[in-house]
Amino acid sequence: MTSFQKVADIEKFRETQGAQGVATILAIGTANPSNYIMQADYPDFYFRVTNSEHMVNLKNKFKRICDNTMIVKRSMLLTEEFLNDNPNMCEYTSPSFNTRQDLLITEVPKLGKLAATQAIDEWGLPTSKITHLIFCTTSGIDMPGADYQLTKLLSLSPSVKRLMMYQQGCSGGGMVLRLAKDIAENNKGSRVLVVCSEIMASIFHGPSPNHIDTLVGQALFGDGAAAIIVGSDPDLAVEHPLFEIVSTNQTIIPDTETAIKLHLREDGLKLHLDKDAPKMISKNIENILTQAVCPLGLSDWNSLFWIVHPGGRRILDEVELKLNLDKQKLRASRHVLREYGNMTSACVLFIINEMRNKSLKDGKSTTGEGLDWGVLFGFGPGLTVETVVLHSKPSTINRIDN
Ligand SMILES: CC(C)(COP(=O)(O)OP(=O)(O)OC[C@H]1O[C@@H](n2cnc3c(N)ncnc32)[C@H](O)[C@@H]1OP(=O)(O)O)[C@@H](O)C(=O)NCCC(=O)NCCSC(=O)/C=C/c1ccc(O)cc1
Repeated sequence: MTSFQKVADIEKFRETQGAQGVATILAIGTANPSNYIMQADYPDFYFRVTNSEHMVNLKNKFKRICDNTMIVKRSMLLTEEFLNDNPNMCEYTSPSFNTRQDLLITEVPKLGKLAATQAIDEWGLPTSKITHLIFCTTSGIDMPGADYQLTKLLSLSPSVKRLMMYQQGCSGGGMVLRLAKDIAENNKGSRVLVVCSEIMASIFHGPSPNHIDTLVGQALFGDGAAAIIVGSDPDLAVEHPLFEIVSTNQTIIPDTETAIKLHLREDGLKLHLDKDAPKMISKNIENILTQAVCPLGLSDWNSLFWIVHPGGRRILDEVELKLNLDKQKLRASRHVLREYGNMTSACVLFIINEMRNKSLKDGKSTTGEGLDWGVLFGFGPGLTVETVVLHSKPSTINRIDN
């Protein structure tokens, strides 16, 4: 055989490997720990459990921050009893890495399993059909990782192709869609289970008057997991497409390296947050948006449906203002922030779920609030922006209400 024939054979083989159609979200599941706290009660809880009641001015400031978040309720695996038993987690800085790890290594995959099981139930096919697993978390780190543990918990094939994404922060939810699209479109017949599972025990710290950014984090973060199944060329007899993942982009906003930083230390994950992070995002958002949607001939921002990572209320406000979005455009993003807080990578998947559920409930013709085209933004350390263009599908009742 000549070397020319060899190359020709490989190319022919390559042609048989890829899928024909665009990657599509086929099912969604979500889960939260049953323990939750109302935001209105959180300042009392937080200053009591961290033995910080004497910091009266700081508590008043924390109340103001909590009031301004627009969050009503957050799920939290951490209970008062657990924190009382582990006072090292309640200081601003005290070695507590082992305590956090011991909790997260078991609980992050377990919470992920709840969301994944719901997505698999909706999808309706056996787990043996799952060919790839992407697991994303910023909560803890281990080897073998949370992807391995979930494979065992769900009894997936030992040959499922796994991708473990640790420490991606809030842009992780956009990133997993980008990776799932590449896998689904390049591997004919593949079905990718994507799981984002976040538990904020990694980042819980007592208050410090010198670190207000950490205090802001304590007012924002909540626990949650979301799972989706992605594949190309759906079998329409059994599978029910929800959104097509049309295109994806990732970019770093120039000169913003110090805006959001998280460092994993012996006292847990420490957050450094610039007060101007929302402004840095809004200043650059139109340019990033234009690059993502103009190739598709889209230029009216209010003709799109919107899924924006709710890092904090101010981020949503600034994006809405900068792009002149109608008030209802960020409804689903605000709903998830209000009901769950900032669940890091899981947030945007919760918003997709909220959007398709509400669209069906309101009798809209498509999963995207009756519109055809939409955009999803994830924001994370870097500042890194993940942009995903989505195409909605007809609303159907062939799914489980999450
Ligand atoms: C809801 C907020 C927190 C407060 O609302 P506001 O309308 O801005 O209210 P104020 O301007 O009155 O702010 C209340 C107080 O908080 C102060 N503040 C306000 N942000 C600041 C500040 N970053 N520094 C230091 N003082 C401040 C602000 O100065 C003010 O102080 P004071 O005048 O004395 O009452 C709002 O500022 C807001 O949404 N900020 C955006 C937060 C944000 O950038 N979030 C995205 C990053 S979070 C993230 O990436 C998380 C990653 C993560 C990864 C892994 C995990 O496990 C968990 C998490």
